[in-house]
Amino acid sequence: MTFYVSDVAQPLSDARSFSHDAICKILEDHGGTDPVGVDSHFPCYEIDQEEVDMEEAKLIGEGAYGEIYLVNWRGTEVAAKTIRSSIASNPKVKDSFMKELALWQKLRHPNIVQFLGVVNNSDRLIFLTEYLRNGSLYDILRKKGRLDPQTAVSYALDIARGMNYLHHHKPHAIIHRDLTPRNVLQDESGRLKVTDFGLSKINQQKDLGYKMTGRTDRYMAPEVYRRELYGKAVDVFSFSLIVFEMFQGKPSNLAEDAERVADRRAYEDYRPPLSSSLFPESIKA
Ligand SMILES: Nc1ncnc2c1ncn2[C@@H]1O[C@H](COP(=O)(O)OP(=O)(O)OP(=O)(O)O)[C@@H](O)[C@H]1O
Repeated sequence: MTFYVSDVAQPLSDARSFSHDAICKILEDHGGTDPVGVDSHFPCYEIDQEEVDMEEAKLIGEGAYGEIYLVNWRGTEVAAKTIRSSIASNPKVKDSFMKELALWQKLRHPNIVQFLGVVNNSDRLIFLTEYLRNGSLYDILRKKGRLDPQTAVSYALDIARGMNYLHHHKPHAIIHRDLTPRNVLQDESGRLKVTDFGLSKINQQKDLGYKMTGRTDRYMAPEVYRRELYGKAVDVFSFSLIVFEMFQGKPSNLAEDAERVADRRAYEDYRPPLSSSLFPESIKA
């Protein structure tokens, strides 16, 4: 049987990204290689800071990692994501971020937010992605509440196509791990696109000195919450909760603290009830 480097490479790439130095050493001693790391320390799409006028930037959102601005780049409106200096100043964390961005820059799919490049020589860590004018699915659901079944199914298919592309990535599947309505954005034509995959992994790093906001817990798969080994199924879990929310109009157990909900799902096998009046049988299945 022939083994390609890519077949054995992921353990070392993963160990490096989680800063498990002792495990890295064992894998290196046994011939492990890290193609994810080798070519990904320096994303090739570097954008000169002169090309992006951050003084003129308009704040459009704030996430766990930093602020998001609308900026003009080469005559085009794009989103500039800034990473808090408390996060970016940690060399290990910055390295992990750059690796995730290097992976993102290779992806091209109609349902994946297009990465454009990293702004170089900036005193802050800033990267550009396409700008999606209609905001996030979170905003849409807050504004509209329950969606009609046709729209919900069409949105679900958009998300599923984007996720399917990530899960079929070669040589290794890309697991989002943090799929939530806030990480699904809508373009002007109404198409949904998935964003920010892989970045959530960074918050698992030790010595990070940074705590993720609890709001992602509401969509978190039990095995992620329990900090166990996980696979593509964790994204399917989050996806199904998003579909639930599109039919129901709001997340399950909204009144309950997100961490408590995740805890009950992880340790009491709790799942949201699917009322027959809202959920067609095919969607329930
Ligand atoms: N490419 C983009 N185009 C348009 N708006 C965006 C874009 N990226 C982010 N936003 C807006 O900024 C908000 C915050 O984005 P960001 O991805 O940083 O954080 P989040 O997903 O809300 O939270 P977290 O970082 O915890 O996952 C989004 O909810 C969205 O409204």
